Amino acid sequence: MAGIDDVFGDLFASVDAVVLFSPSGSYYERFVAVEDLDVVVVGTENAVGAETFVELPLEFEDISERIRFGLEGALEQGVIEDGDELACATSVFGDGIDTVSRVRADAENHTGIYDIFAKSRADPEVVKAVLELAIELGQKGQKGKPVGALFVVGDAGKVMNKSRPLSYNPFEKSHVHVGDPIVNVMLKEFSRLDGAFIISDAGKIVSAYRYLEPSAEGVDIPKGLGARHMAGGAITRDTNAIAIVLSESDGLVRAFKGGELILEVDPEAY
Ligand SMILES: Nc1ncnc2c1ncn2[C@@H]1O[C@H](COP(=O)(O)OP(=O)(O)OP(=O)(O)O)[C@@H](O)[C@H]1O
Ligand SMILES: [Mn+2]
Repeated sequence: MAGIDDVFGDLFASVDAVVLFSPSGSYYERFVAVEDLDVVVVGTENAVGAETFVELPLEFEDISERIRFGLEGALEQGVIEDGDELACATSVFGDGIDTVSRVRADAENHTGIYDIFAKSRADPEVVKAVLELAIELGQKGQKGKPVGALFVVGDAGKVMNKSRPLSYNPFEKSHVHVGDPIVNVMLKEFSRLDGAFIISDAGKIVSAYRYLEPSAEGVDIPKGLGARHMAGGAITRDTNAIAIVLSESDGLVRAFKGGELILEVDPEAY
């Protein structure tokens, strides 16, 4: 079988580092034992006590996203460098690592996806829950019709100061959090109505029906997007919030941070 080793061996020949996604302890130890090999561990927790570790805020189901996110974090932390050739080993089918992808680290391809989770004021779990909600809403719509929605997550005090109510706030006296099953039903119901949802760092729904009034100066969002996207993008420049926007017209979910579009996903692809 020397032939097959040669061919597959190209996958990890002369790589700058090996990136192990959630390896077991024994698997990790075998790599550490290899001389002159840089080993980076990526995962939701550093279960193997790796020296070089990059934290993922969540296990991405999609493998390319998992790798992209992990490498973006690794670049961010300076444990790999732009242009590095990497052997990324992860699990696709089961418990153990079963797949190796050869990937070149590309700092130019920086999406900022790492930043919306890891560098937001809001809890990563909250960001994740809102993103999932927007994706679900995009898939199902409201009674079969496409709906739009705008969620502003984090830095809620400041966001409230830069917005005003369009109607009574149904969340005024409640203590509901994103992720509660009941909330998902409520949010979907209210998403038919105008304005934005404001969510705190910890995931409390502070308000619905908010009309955002950020200064749009210096906000550079793609042409063709309307007022909802402009307001969502701009509020993230004026505050430390992130905005997650579901478009009624094209069905895409977009995330903004620092006044910039950093993530665009098609709910139908999930
Ligand atoms: N400043 C704002 N704050 C909160 N909500 C807003 C604001 N501006 C617009 N919206 C909401 O966005 C809705 C759609 O507006 P518009 O069509 O201009 O946005 P859009 O970016 O094109 O979004 P879509 O792709 O969903 O059509 C409005 O009906 C309103 O509910
Ligand atoms: Mn529109």
